[in-house]
Amino acid sequence: MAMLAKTALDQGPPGVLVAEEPQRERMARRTAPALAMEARHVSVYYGQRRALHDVSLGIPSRRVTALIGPSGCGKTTFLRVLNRMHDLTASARVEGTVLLDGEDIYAPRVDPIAIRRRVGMVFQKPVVFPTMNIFDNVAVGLRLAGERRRPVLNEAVERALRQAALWDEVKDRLGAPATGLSGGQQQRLSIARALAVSPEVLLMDEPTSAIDPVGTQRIEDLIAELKHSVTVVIVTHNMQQAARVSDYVGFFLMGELVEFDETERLFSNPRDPRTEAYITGRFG
Ligand SMILES: Nc1ncnc2c1ncn2[C@@H]1O[C@H](COP(=O)(O)OP(=O)(O)OP(=O)(O)O)[C@@H](O)[C@H]1O
Repeated sequence: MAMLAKTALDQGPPGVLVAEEPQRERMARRTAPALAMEARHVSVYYGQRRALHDVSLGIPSRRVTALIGPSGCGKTTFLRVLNRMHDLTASARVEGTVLLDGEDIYAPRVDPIAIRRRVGMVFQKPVVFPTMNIFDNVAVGLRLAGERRRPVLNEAVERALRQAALWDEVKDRLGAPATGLSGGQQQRLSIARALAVSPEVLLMDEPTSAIDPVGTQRIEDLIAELKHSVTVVIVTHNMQQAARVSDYVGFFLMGELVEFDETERLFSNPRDPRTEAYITGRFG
């Protein structure tokens, strides 16, 4: 029976000769997700100081990738590489290649604003425009992109609020000031704003660090839902959170990517002794 099963697997798809390829590798190739983004030999300098050293990392599509590591190790610096946010910091310089769906986002003539629409970002603290109501807070990115048609805006705002698990709480008060929302709701509003422009990738920089435990739980649940439609990269200080929400984890230390693996494997069987020391709480 075992022989039969093995033979059937070794046959592969009809007409394709795969006999020499070891089964384990073939299975791995079959299940490996496509990459939404890929960083190749990325370094970042602030002035003369190198904050990120030669990082190469693939971001699997429609999965959650968590970036962990002690304070100052370069997690946020790496995240900001992925949507050209460093362009806005005069002292910052990025070296290396970053591919989004196979295209180099740092190539000449690429518009960084268009990249930030495709690779959205949510920050540690909720971003709420105090003079705008809830609807306008979500629609602002679409309007900046030139969208004026009311039915299109209505549809996009509702979809984004539903995706951000906020619709039921705000659908009857879309015209009310967004400042009346709780901190957790404001963060989900910030997520809705990022989602309204239909990004391919959503970057989240410690999105729950300013939110209470109930709000944190809702955002973690929402991340689990989001990965069906968008690739998520989350920076977190909290290893339990990384273990709960992510499919893949990258461990950074002193500006280097020490290890990247499936979450379960990295936490249960880290390959690098520095990863093991960190996840067992020996430093950081
Ligand atoms: N705008 C900046 N100008 C100069 N140095 C910076 C700047 N931003 C970050 N750095 C430095 O780069 C290094 C990496 O910082 P980064 O914020 O990426 O780390 P982090 O892992 O996200 O830390 P934390 O968990 O504390 O947010 C640190 O030494 C930090 O001081």
